[in-house]
Amino acid sequence: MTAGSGQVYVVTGGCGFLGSHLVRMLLEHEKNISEIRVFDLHLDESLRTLSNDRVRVRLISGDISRLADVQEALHGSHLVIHTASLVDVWGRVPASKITEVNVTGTENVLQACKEEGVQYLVYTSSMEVVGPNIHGDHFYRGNEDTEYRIYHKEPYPLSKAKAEKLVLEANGIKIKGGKMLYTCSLRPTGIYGEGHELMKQFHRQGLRTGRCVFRALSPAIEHGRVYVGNVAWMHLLAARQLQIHPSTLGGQVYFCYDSSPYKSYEDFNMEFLSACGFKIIGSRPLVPYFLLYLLALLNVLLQWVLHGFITYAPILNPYTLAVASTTFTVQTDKAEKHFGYQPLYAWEEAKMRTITWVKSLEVSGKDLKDVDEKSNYCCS
Ligand SMILES: NC(=O)c1ccc[n+]([C@@H]2O[C@H](COP(=O)([O-])OP(=O)(O)OC[C@H]3O[C@@H](n4cnc5c(N)ncnc54)[C@H](O)[C@@H]3O)[C@@H](O)[C@H]2O)c1
Ligand SMILES: C[C@@H](CO)CCC[C@@H](C)[C@H]1CC[C@H]2[C@@H]3[C@H](O)C=C4C[C@@H](O)CC[C@]4(C)[C@H]3CC[C@]12C
Repeated sequence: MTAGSGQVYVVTGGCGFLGSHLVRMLLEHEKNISEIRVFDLHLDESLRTLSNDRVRVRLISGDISRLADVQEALHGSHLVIHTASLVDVWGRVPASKITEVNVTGTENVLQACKEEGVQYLVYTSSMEVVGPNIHGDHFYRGNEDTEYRIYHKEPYPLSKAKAEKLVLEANGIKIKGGKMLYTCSLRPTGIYGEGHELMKQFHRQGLRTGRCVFRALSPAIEHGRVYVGNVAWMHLLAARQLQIHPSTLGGQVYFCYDSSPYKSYEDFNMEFLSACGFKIIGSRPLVPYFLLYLLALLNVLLQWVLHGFITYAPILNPYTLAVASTTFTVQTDKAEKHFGYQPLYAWEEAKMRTITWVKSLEVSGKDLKDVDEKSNYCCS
């Protein structure tokens, strides 16, 4: 197929962690595309070089919260994968900004689909539209139909839930040209893999403490994490099958999962960090929960006091502590039944790829080397 004769996909947030994996996945595995439009606020120029004689990768700088930008990007396209979002559970950006990007941005995508006659939309939602809730109710091996007390207070999960609702409600609406819009929503659990910003932070923190990780969370609290390559793969399959079986996938939600083992957040991180010589100290939390909670509260207080001077947004706050301390694992085959999803990467391969990347941080990062040299012997 020569450039120009295939479909045009738009990937919003295509320069982000998931987005950039998705662009590469589409290039490698989706044969009917001739153009991928990578729409993002901050462009990653390296993606441009991925163009080949079959597919053109077009970088489009734009703001999802500006309808005109979105309309222009969607003009003449066939399908949108909407991953652009502000992912913030630390209070780094004001709640109003999160709503503007995550909710208004999604309204704009829907409006643009309608006005530009784009028939298919795959939305990247999050497990957070379900939970964990602030009551600490565990979601154990749940699926899309599992009953759960859904309660949102924090701006990020609230915005994702509102956006997902809009996306699902738009399924079946008439668009320009008289055709129908078909939408579906994928809900990844915590994503990991090459480029995961939070993993970089844990790695850097571990170097500062002499490759020691001090256990703060109970190992009995399980999280089901998912490899970024499999999240991208599931998006590709959903996009493909939404066009073939719109009445099956349209208006549906799917948890996004794979065969990664259920473990506590810290123990799961150790699957990769231990390959770099990191050790976890303690088989049980080293500090009692109430002390950790007080620390989390102190962080909120400091954030409030320092507001206007610096952005103080540490990893630990009452919300992240609640999420990390509540089991959230999914066990579902809905995506397999509806569109034949099977993880592309087995756990061993996902693990190996992530370890290779984490190790590369030490080779490339001079600052990390410095940290390492200073604290090399703390944990022996
Ligand atoms: N990281 C996770 O663990 C996780 C888990 C579940 C769901 N998700 C969802 O997956 C999607 C991708 O998340 P990610 O971890 O790759 O985040 P990310 O921050 O790496 O990527 C988001 C991208 O959106 C872009 N963006 C932000 N504001 C924008 C705006 N105003 N206009 C245009 N682009 C804008 C950013 O520049 C970034 O490239 C999000 O929708 C997120 O809610 C992430
Ligand atoms: C108390 C600390 C000791 O080491 C550990 C704190 C870990 C938390 C910062 C993270 C635990 C669970 C994470 C969330 C989860 O993986 C799913 C998410 C959904 C996604 O849509 C956005 C990111 C996140 C909320 C993710 C954020 C970080 C954690 C709360």
